[in-house]
Amino acid sequence: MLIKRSIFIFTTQFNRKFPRKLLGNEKVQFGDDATAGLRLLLCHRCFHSTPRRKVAKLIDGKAIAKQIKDEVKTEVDKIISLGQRPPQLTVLLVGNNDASVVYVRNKIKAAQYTGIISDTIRLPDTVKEHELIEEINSLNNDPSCDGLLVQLPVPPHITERRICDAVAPEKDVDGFNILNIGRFCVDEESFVPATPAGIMEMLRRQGVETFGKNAVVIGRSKNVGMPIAMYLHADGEHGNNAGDATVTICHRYTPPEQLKVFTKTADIIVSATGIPNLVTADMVKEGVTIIDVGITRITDPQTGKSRLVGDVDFEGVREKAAHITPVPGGVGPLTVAMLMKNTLTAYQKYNKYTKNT
Ligand SMILES: NC(=O)c1ccc[n+]([C@@H]2O[C@H](COP(=O)([O-])OP(=O)(O)OC[C@H]3O[C@@H](n4cnc5c(N)ncnc54)[C@H](O)[C@@H]3O)[C@@H](O)[C@H]2O)c1
Ligand SMILES: Nc1nc(=O)c2c([nH]1)NC[C@@H]1CN(c3ccc(C(=O)N[C@@H](CCC(=O)O)C(=O)O)cc3)CN21
Ligand SMILES: [Mg+2]
Repeated sequence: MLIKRSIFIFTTQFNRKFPRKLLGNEKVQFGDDATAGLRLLLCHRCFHSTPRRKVAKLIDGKAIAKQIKDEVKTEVDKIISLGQRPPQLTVLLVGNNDASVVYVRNKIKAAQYTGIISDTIRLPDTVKEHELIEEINSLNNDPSCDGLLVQLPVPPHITERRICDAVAPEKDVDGFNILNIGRFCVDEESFVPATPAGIMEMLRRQGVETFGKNAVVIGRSKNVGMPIAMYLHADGEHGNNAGDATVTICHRYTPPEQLKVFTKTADIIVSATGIPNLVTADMVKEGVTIIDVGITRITDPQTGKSRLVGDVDFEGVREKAAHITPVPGGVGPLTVAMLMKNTLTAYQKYNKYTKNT
């Protein structure tokens, strides 16, 4: 008790001495990383006790996603109680890609939960590009549709960029239209893609500081890696909740030994490659935060059953990490929740026909 109390008094004074900005914009408390060295020193030098082995705190993506969906639901309930029509999300699904069918089902379930009306339009994978664009145009002109997305990937005979750009920017809840991408890149108000938005929300709600930290993003795809890196490094003073981190982007041509040099110095690692076991314990430092975006379906060599894995050797890395996201149940649910939030925003900002029709 006495020992605990003296450490408490010591760290309280330490906290007062170092204000927010100096310590990377975070409130330092006993138990935080900024005092970890100090604690170790105190433990070893004064009391000869062994520090407990650390196991990462799991970031519960499902629980955080539920909080966000509950917030959206509260807003939708208000809209309905005012006698106005609820927001509507329309999903265009081309073909029968197994993963896409699962992801779209998750989006429909989330819409139902929040009170958002969802409409899924399925088209055969033989659909011509111009036919798909005609369908998009008709939904662009449909006042009952607030949010519109085309589930990716589309079949190879269809050009993804032309499809994303056909969606009206004010209905583009994926943030994949080139106008929204451009606006996002220059810190203007825009729809932000749901996966990076979900990751930022996750870090914020978990209390993981990004300000002034080293972040490594593995993967540079335009829909995932790039917007995550954009969000993490951008200036938070520009009103978009950006991260103010120092960001390194690694990709398939980053030599493995070089990748390790970068990940070793990272406070936050976001991996979005779809390569199982790309990130292993020897590549990370103690206290790192790991956001595993990757989703790969594998056959478990032990059980022979099919299951989902991320990019990270979860069991190995969790011993060193401060925070880690599981797969499934990590970034995926956040992506779905942020899509609901974007749909509500589309309705609130652009819907001109609030009365039931
Ligand atoms: N949880 C979610 O919400 C969510 C959302 C989107 C994508 N995903 C998953 O994230 C992963 C990435 O998706 P994507 O669309 O960006 O895929 P992609 O195939 O377009 O991109 C993969 C990226 O990984 C990089 N890469 C490949 N091998 C590498 C290596 N050895 N070292 C470093 N980088 C390497 C490539 O350069 C590329 O930029 C997939 O598993 C996908 O299923 C999850
Ligand atoms: N137009 C479009 N927008 C997107 O955001 C999008 C696509 N297309 N295509 C695929 C990727 C991958 N996305 C997602 C969306 C949801 C989950 C998801 O719900 N994951 C759950 C369960 C996964 C499962 O059971 O298979 C998870 O817990 O990770 C994953 C990836 C969203 N992405
Ligand atoms: Mg996940």
